[in-house]
Amino acid sequence: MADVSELLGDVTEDADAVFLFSPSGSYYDRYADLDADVDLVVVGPENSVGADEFVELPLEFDNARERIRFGIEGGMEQGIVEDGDVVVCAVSMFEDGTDTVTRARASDSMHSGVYDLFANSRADPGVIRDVFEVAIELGKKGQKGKPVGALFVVGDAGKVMNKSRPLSYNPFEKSHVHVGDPIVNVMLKEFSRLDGAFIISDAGKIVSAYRYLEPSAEGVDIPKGLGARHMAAGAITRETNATAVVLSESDGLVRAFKGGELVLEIDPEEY
Ligand SMILES: Nc1ncnc2c1ncn2[C@@H]1O[C@H](COP(=O)(O)OP(=O)(O)OP(=O)(O)O)[C@@H](O)[C@H]1O
Ligand SMILES: [Mn+2]
Repeated sequence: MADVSELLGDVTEDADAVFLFSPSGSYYDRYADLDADVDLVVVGPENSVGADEFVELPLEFDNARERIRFGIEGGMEQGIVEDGDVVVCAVSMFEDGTDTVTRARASDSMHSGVYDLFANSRADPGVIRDVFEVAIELGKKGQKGKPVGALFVVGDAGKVMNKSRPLSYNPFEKSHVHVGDPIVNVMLKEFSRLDGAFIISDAGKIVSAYRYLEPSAEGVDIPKGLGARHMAAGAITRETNATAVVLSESDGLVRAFKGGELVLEIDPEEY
C-alpha cells in the first residue's frame, strides 16, 4: 500500500537545490549534510543559523509566493541556481515552523531586476518598496482618472539636492513626513500633477517636491523613445547613489534606474 511520502514524493524528486526559508537552527542542522548533489540554501532576512549558502531577503514578504520568487531570483543572482534548475522550497505559511513545501523551476523570466534593486540600493529596502507602491497605485488609477507621470529619486538625497533646483516652493520644507505614511501617499499623489521630481532620503523622509534635476546626461544610455523625465532619472543615478522610480505619463509603465541604467520595467496593471 502506498504511503503519504510516496504520494507526495514527486514534489521533491530530482531537486537541484532545497531552499529553506527562515528555518530554525535545529531544523537546519538536521539537514545540513544533505545529499551532495543537492544544494542546501537558507533564505531569509538574516543568516541566523550560519548556513554556508545564504540568500538575503531584504524584506520579510507576507505573500509566500513573492517570498519564494524573490528568494529564487536572489539565488540566481548569486549563481547558486540557474535557469531550469528545480528548486524545492520549504517555507512557513501558517505558523512559525516549516509547514509548506513547494516545487519551483528557476527561470530567466524570474530575473526581473527586483532583487538587485532591493538588495543593492542605498536607500532602505522598505523605502524603495513604499515608493514603488505609490508609483504603481498612481499608475493604476491616474489622477482623477487621467494618466499622470511622476519621478521619485530615492536615496543619497544631499547629493541629489545639490544637482537640482526648485521649480516652486517646497511643500515638504519644514515637515518630517515619510513615504509609506498613508497621508503622505495622498500628498504625493496630489503633488504629482505638478512638474519636477520628488526627492526622498535613504530613510524615507520626503525632502522635497518640485525639483528640476540637472545632472549631466553624458554617457547615459536609456532606451530610445523615452523623454526628458526618464533621461533625467537615468542621469541622476549615474552621478549619485540614488535609485530613481519613474511613472510614465505616456505609456503608463513604472521604471527604475540605478547607476545610470534602466534596471526594471513593470506594468502597474499586473500588480
Ligand atoms: N530634468 C528634469 N527634472 C525633473 N523633472 C523633469 C525633468 N525633465 C522633465 N521632467 C518632468 O517630466 C515631464 C514630462 O517630460 P517628457 O515628456 O519630456 O518626459 P518623458 O520621459 O517622455 O516622460 P512621460 O513618459 O511621462 O511623458 C515634464 O513635464 C517635467 O515635469
Ligand atoms: Mn513624454
